Amino acid sequence: MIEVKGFSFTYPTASRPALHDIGFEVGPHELCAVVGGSGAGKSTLAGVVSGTIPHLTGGSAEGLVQVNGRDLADTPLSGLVGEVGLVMQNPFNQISGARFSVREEIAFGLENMGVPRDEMAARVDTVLRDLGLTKVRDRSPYELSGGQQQLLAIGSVLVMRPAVMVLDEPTSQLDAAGSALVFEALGTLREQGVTTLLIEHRMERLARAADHVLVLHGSTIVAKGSPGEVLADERLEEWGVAPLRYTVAARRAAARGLWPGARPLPVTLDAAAEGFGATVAHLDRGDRR
Ligand SMILES: Nc1ncnc2c1ncn2[C@@H]1O[C@H](COP(=O)(O)OP(=O)(O)OP(=O)(O)O)[C@@H](O)[C@H]1O
Repeated sequence: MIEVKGFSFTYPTASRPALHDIGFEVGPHELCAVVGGSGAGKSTLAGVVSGTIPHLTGGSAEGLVQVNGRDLADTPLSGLVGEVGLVMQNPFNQISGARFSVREEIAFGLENMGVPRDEMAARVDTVLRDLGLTKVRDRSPYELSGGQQQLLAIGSVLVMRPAVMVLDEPTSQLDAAGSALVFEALGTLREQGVTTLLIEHRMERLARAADHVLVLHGSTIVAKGSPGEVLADERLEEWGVAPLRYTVAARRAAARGLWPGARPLPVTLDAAAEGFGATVAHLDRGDRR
C-alpha cells in the first residue's frame, strides 16, 4: 500500500518545488501509472516513494509518504529493503556485474541478507519461473536481450518480496518485444498482490494495464482516475502528454457526429473498434430506412 498526503519536496539547490501538495493512494493488487511531460516531477515521485528522496538527495520535504503503513520520513533506507523495490530505465546499469549467471544475479540480494541456501534456491526458482527466465537461468546476464535484462532487474528486486514496486520508465530502452515482456511481468506482480507505481510513456500499453493513472504537470497532480477517464481528457495535451490515436480519431469523428453520443471516447483499440462499429451499424440502419 502506498499513501501520499499533502506532500511537497524541493531539491537543495532549487528555488521551486519539484513536487507540490500531492496526494494519492495505491492498494495491493493495483497498478498506478504516472504520466506527464518532461520535468513534471515523475522521477522525483519515483524517488520519493522508493525512499531515495530525500534520504540520499537532501532537500526539504513536508507532508506524508507511507509505504505499508511505515512513514518514510522516519525510516532509514536500510529499513526499506524488502518493503519497496525500485527498477530504473536502463537494465544494463542494474546488473551487479559481480555474478556469472542469471540465477546467481537474482540470488545476489538474498545472499547479502543472509537468507538460508534452501530458501534462497526456492525463491530464485519461483522468480525465474514467474518471469519466464528459467530457460536462460545459466546464461550470463550480458548475453540476454534488453527485455530479458529488464526482467532480470525486476526479478532481482522481486526476489526480495517487496510489497511495493516502483518502476521508472522500465521500457524506455526496449523495443516492442522487450516492452511486451515487461508488461507481462507487471501483470504477474499484480496477481501476486504487489502494489505497483509505474512511470511510463507507452500509453497504449498502460491504458490496458493500469488500474489508475495520475497526471503530473507543473509539479502537481492535475488528474487522477481510471485510464478511460484520465487519458481521454481533452486537456491531456496541455499537460504535456500526447493523447492516444484512438481517442484523437474518435474525437474527430465526434466533431462530425460520427461517434455514438453517450459513449466515452476510447483509450484502447477494442473500445475504438466497438465505438466505430456502433456508428457503422447506426448508419447502415439509416440507409435501410
Ligand atoms: N537533483 C536535482 N536538483 C535540482 N533540481 C532537480 C534535480 N532533479 C530534478 N530536478 C528538477 O525537478 C523537476 C522535476 O524533475 P523530474 O526529473 O522529477 O521530472 P520528470 O517528470 O521525471 O522529467 P523527465 O520526463 O524529463 O525525466 C525539474 O524541474 C527538474 O529540473
